[in-house]
Amino acid sequence: MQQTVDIRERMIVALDFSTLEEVKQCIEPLEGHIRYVKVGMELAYAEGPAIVSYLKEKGLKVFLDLKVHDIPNTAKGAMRSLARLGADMVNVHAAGGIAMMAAAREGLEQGTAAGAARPILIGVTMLTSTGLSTMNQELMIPGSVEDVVVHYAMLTKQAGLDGVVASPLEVPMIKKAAGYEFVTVTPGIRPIGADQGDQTRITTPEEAFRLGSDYLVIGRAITNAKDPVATWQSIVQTVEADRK
Ligand SMILES: O=C(O)c1cc(=O)[nH]c(=O)n1[C@@H]1O[C@H](COP(=O)(O)O)[C@@H](O)[C@H]1O
Repeated sequence: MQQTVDIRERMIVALDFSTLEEVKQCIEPLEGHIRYVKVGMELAYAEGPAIVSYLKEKGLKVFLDLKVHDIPNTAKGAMRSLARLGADMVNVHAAGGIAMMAAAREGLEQGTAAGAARPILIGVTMLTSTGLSTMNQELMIPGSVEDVVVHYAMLTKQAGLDGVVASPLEVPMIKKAAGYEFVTVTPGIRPIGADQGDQTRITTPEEAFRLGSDYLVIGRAITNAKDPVATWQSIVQTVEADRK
């Protein structure tokens, strides 16, 4: 990431809530601080597409995280519909393969209104909650997590997508293989002392930027904090101090 970029533009707050009321309670104190939010399945399924317009009207950028994963024709149609909602970033599962991802990109392009910017399209590699033994034994995918993530990143690039979701720990290898411009969006962010919860491949916000992540996705560390504004400010200050 370029040193000149405002890191607040690169820190996406995951709004994992199920009602508009909870979203309002969370973002109102954070207004003027946060710039980018993520709407995942919990919120999108509960509140529908209107939630995207609501957040856009607040001046926030929106990552609509619906992790599309289906046959190519269905993924294409899903993306054509999603393109009309006004999100800035959308995603698919890279495990759907090159044909599915290429079809998703085509659908997204078809659905984007003339003159409007196409949302950034990224592929989820290996979920950050997945550890080595789950990947090797349950999913029966051999090899190291790093090698599988880089392989999925290369499939994603081949399909013409803009980048991937991965853990920050894999970013240096992804950038080396797929190029510096290939976008990396990284959940699995835990400030020192934060509860790890269900995440496996984690690191701190400052380390994630140091490793070259373009965007950090941070959910519960902020949204479950006693004082989300103070937590946000502390993360920003820690990252800025680390980058000097
Ligand atoms: O696509 C995602 O955003 C995603 C991919 C992944 O591999 N891991 C992952 O945690 N996420 C999302 O990132 C957010 C992380 O939330 P916290 O663990 O609360 O910070 C959640 O909303 C997840 O749905």
